[in-house]
Amino acid sequence: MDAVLKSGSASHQRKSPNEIRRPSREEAEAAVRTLLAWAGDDPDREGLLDTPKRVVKAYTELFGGYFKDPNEHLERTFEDVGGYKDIVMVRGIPFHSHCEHHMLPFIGQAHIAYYPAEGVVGLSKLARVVDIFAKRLQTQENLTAQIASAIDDQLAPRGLAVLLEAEHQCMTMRGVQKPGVSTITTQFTGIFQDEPAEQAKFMSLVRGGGL
Ligand SMILES: Nc1nc2c(ncn2[C@@H]2O[C@H](COP(=O)(O)OP(=O)(O)OP(=O)(O)O)[C@@H](O)[C@H]2O)c(=O)[nH]1
Ligand SMILES: [Zn+2]
Repeated sequence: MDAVLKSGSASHQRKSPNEIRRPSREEAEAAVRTLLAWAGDDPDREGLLDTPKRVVKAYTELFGGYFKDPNEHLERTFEDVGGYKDIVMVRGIPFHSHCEHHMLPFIGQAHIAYYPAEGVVGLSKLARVVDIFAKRLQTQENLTAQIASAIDDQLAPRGLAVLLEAEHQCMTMRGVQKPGVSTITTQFTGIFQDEPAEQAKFMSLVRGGGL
C-alpha cells in the first residue's frame, strides 16, 4: 500500500528551482517531439516542424513564475495614506494557471482584501504576486495559500482575505467533462479569520454588493 505523506514530512519539502537540474532547451524541444509522435502525428511534417520550439517558448512564459520572487514586489510600502486604516480590496484580478495533475489550464479571478497595519502596498503588486504564483504548476488550494502567505508575511496586515474562483479545464475538456463548474477557495487571516462579520463584508464586496 502506498504510504500516505503527511504534510511537513521531508518528502513535502519543495526544492527550489536552483536545486533541480534544468534540462536544456534542446532537451525540452526533443520531449515535445516525443509527445507529438506519441499523440499519433508526424513531428517532421511541415506544420509541426517548429512546434517544439513554439511550445518551449510558450512554456517559458506560462511557467515563468518559478524564476520570480514575489517578495521583491511587496517590499515597498507606502505609509503616507492620510491615516487610512480601512479595508483595501482589489477585486477581479484575472489569472490563468495550470493544474499540477494534468498540466491543463485553470482560469479565473482572484479577489484580495486587507486591513492595513503600518502601510499599504502598490495595488498592482497584488496582481503581480497572483501572476508569479499562478505561473507555476498548482492546485487552486496551494495557489490561494501561497498568495495569502506571501502578502501576510511581507505586509503583516491586521487581516487578509484571498478568494479565488476558477474553472479547471481538466474537468471541462476531459475526465468528468463538466463545463461551467466554478471552484472557490478562500484563505483568511487576522480579523477576517476572527470576525464572521468581516468575512461577510468581504464576500459582499466580492459579489459587488454594498456594505
Ligand atoms: N483539490 C484539487 N484537485 C484538483 C485541482 N486541479 C485538478 N484537480 C483534481 O485532481 C484530481 C486528480 O485525480 P486522479 O484520480 O489522480 O486523476 P484522474 O484519473 O485524471 O482524475 P479525473 O479528473 O477524475 O479523471 C482530479 O479529481 C482533478 O479534478 C485543484 O486545483 N485542486
Ligand atoms: Zn487537473
